[in-house]
Amino acid sequence: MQIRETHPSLLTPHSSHRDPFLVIEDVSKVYPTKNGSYTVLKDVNFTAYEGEFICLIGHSGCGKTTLLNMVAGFNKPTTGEVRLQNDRVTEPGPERMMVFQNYSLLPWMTAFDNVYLSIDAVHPNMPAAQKKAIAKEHLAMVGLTEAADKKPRQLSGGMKQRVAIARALAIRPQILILDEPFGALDAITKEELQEELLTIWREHRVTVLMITHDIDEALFLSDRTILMTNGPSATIGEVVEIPFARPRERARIIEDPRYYELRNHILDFLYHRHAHVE
Ligand SMILES: Nc1ncnc2c1ncn2[C@@H]1O[C@H](COP(=O)(O)OP(=O)(O)OP(=O)(O)O)[C@@H](O)[C@H]1O
Repeated sequence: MQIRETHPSLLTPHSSHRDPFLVIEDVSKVYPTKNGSYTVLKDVNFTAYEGEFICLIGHSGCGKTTLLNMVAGFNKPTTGEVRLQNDRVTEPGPERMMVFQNYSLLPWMTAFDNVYLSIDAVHPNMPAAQKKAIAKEHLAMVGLTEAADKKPRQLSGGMKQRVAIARALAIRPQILILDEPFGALDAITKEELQEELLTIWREHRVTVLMITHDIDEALFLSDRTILMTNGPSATIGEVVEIPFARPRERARIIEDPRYYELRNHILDFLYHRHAHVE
């Protein structure tokens, strides 16, 4: 990792004493296309530790969603494997929940029912009163108690994304996979949701993998940020450790000189060393 050579002062001690939690090992993904096979990802290796907050940054089309879909189990590696606590991931499962940018709520159901339905799908035999209590608790956690009976079209973008996060967390996943969840939100709502996500992450002790195009978001949220090279045959170019103490305060970390050093380092990676050529 080049950052070790260029920015030794930016590194925090890595938690190598912990057991690997999520392992992405020698993963490649090749899609057949009418012009022959297209290698999206090649030789991707990464280990996440339990409770980490990992962000993933890379140019559009490099394969970030493809990679996280393989962690979620929606897609299979062509070669290599993904393991969660030593179990090979071969299909979607309730221990790995994904939240998308477009919320993907059921439009004819209320916020409450959207959350309830996901709990019901995973725990069909749980008493209804318990499922209702869990749905209520998770809507409250994202500040939506008052909006529980509203349908998605009656909710703002930020509220819809809160429902989607509550729905994913209500089934207590071990990994929360977020595919650019705040990309469509205005700056203020985005900052509010980032703060809420950090609180939830801390309280739930969930491991988070999150795609973002926003360097400041990655610096505020993550323990480590993965920088992807461009496709075809994209891979992990660097893993940058984000050293700011937690709980983080936005105003405080942006005053830290290391913030700009890291920001410039990531900008240089994306726009000079791995600039996107159309
Ligand atoms: N089913 C498929 N068949 C063929 N090519 C595909 C398929 N799915 C994705 N691709 C291609 O794989 C590449 C990576 O797509 P992916 O959506 O993973 O990128 P991304 O980094 O998440 O992009 P963005 O940031 O724009 O969301 C793209 O070139 C895309 O066109």
